Formats: sequence, structure tokens, C-alpha cells
Amino acid sequence: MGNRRKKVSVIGAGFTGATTAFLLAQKELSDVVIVDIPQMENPTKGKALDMLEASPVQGFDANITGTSNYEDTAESDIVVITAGIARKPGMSRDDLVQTNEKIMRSVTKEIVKYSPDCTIVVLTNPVDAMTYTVFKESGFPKHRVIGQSGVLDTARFRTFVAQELNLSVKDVTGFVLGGHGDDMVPLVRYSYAGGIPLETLIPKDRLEAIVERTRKGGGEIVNLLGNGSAYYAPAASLVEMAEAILKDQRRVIPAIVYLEGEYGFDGIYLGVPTILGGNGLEQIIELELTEDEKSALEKSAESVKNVMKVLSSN
Ligand SMILES: NC(=O)C1=CN([C@@H]2O[C@H](COP(=O)(O)OP(=O)(O)OC[C@H]3O[C@@H](n4cnc5c(N)ncnc54)[C@H](O)[C@@H]3O)[C@@H](O)[C@H]2O)C=CC1
Ligand SMILES: O=C([O-])CC(=O)C(=O)O
Repeated sequence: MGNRRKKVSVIGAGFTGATTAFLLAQKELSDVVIVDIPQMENPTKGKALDMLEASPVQGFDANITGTSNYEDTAESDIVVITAGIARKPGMSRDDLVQTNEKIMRSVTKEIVKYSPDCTIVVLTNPVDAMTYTVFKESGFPKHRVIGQSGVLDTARFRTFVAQELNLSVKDVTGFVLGGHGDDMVPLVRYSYAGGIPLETLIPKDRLEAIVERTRKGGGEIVNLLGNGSAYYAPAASLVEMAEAILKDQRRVIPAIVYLEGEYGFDGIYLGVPTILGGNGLEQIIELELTEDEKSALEKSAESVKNVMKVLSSN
């Protein structure tokens, strides 16, 4: 292997998949293979070629390939799953479960066949349950199957806080825990602007409004777009996770991981603070929670368990 370039395969060449591929290449994090179904092979090849033709202008060196053949994904370091259907206005993420579970099972079989040592990062919704499905189907250890929600949910929270305070987003940190649904748990107590606790900077009612907007952040975009869901911020979030793994950064990042007793939950995938590095999930960080925070997390976990009940893999 030596100094060979890293390789990331992105399954699903739709809005999130294509945007993720382009960001990975622009940042020269890896070569990228984009995979979609055979009926979409030409558009997928077209997107990949179009991205590649941006490389001389933007000055990045990365191969980008579009395909429907999983052989092209062989020996990926990371495989990102964005394949499946997205919600439309009036739908919840959970309405996608039956269709996307089938897609998760079929794509995971192919991923595992060609990249038995990769780390899989799942985006497809309902993402907590879909990450669980991929974990079961892959047979991979838990540190190599993780899901994306917390980076995005936290990014939304940080955006709204920065707007409220008229400050740089760079100085705002936050932590959103729980399932990727409307009862996710933004942890205000662990959120800061330039190291100053947010609770001392923003009145309680304004903070509550920001928390509520964060919880419904996906739906806000779905309603505005009218025919699909968010993709720029989700793709940026996937790329942050991929970078942490590819560069073994050991970053503190909220991620959907398999819990075995942590936070009092066992046998489910849920968003919690983690350390991400070269092995994928390096460590789960257990924060001290107040009774109110615990019960909010419990409620969010119940929603995830209700979705998991309809999984055929459960
Ligand atoms: N976890 C999160 O924070 C987020 C999750 N999502 C979810 O990501 C998923 C993708 O969203 P978009 O990219 O906007 O949807 P999209 O409809 O633009 O793209 C999905 C792509 O998956 C492809 N596909 C379907 N079945 C496939 C299969 N068996 N193998 C390979 N490709 C297949 C489709 O042909 C399509 O190109 C949705 O489930 C959405 O809800 C989106 C944003 C954030
Ligand atoms: O809202 C959706 O359906 C897509 C998603 O998960 C998000 O943008 O948070």
C-alpha cells in the first residue's frame, strides 16, 4: 500500500452523494468513486467527469470515477452510504424506513465484498436505524460502522447561535445528542461562544427558540426545497467525519455509534460524543447529564427504538 492515495467510495450519486464526492476531491482527501444503480450509470459517470473537469481550474489532484460496478470500489478506506430515498414536505424521516432498509442491505453486501476492511459512514435516513441495519448486515465491528447526524445538527445550532449573537461561527461550539429526529437533544449547557457559556450570553427564551429551530432544522430545509432534503451541510458534515478518520485526527465529534451500556442504552445506535480517528470510532465520551437532559435523551432513544421495531433485521 505504501503511500497510495486514500480512497473513499460514495454510494448514491444524488444530491448528498455528489456534493460529498466533490468536497472530498476539492479538499484532496482521497480519490473518490461514486456508485449508483445501473439505470443511473451514465448520469453518475457524467457527474464524476464534470467534477474531474473542475480539477484543473480549482487545482486539485484527485481521481473521481462514476460507476454502477462495485468492483470499482475495491479496497476503499471509507465507504459513505447516501443511497436511498429522501423525504418530501409532509413526511417524517421515519417514513423512509422500509424502502431504505432494503437498499441498505443490498448495498452493504456489495461494500463488504470489495472493501472488507473499510469504515462505513451512513447518511441515509432514518439514519440511526439505517446505521444499525448496516452494522448487522456487514458483520463489521462497531468501530467501523458509524452514522452522521450530530455534526449536521450541531452545525445548524452553531449557525443559529452565531446569527443571534452576530459572531463568527468559528467561535461557537455546541453538542447535539440523541436520535436524528425532532426530539434530538441540543445540550445548551455544553455550548459556548469563544469559551463563554451560551446560557450567560443569550436569554433563556431565545435559546429555547434556537433549540427548537435546530430540532426542526431538516424539516425547515425540506419545506423550502419542496422536492428533496438538505445536501450542502449534510455533505460538509460527512466530509468532516471522513477527514477525521482518513487523517487519524482523533477529533471530538458527535456521531451515531453502537451503544453497549453507555448512557444507559444497550444494543442501539444513537448520537453521542465520540472521538473519531484512524480506527473509525476510537472512543465514546460519556458526559455527565442532568435529570432533564437524561429524560430528553431517553425520549429521543425511544423514538429510535420505535423505528427499529419495524426493521426486518431486528
Ligand atoms: N443523516 C443525515 O443527516 C441526512 C440524511 N439524508 C438522507 O440521505 C439520503 C440521500 O439523500 P439525497 O442524496 O438528497 O437523495 P437523492 O434522491 O438525491 O439521492 C439518492 C440516490 O441514491 C440512489 N440509489 C437508490 N438506490 C440505490 C442503490 N440500491 N444503490 C446505489 N444507489 C442507489 C438514487 O438513484 C439516487 O441517485 C436520504 O435518505 C436522506 O433522507 C440527507 C441529509 C442529511
Ligand atoms: O431532513 C431530512 O429529511 C434530511 C436530514 O436528515 C436533515 O437535513 O437533517
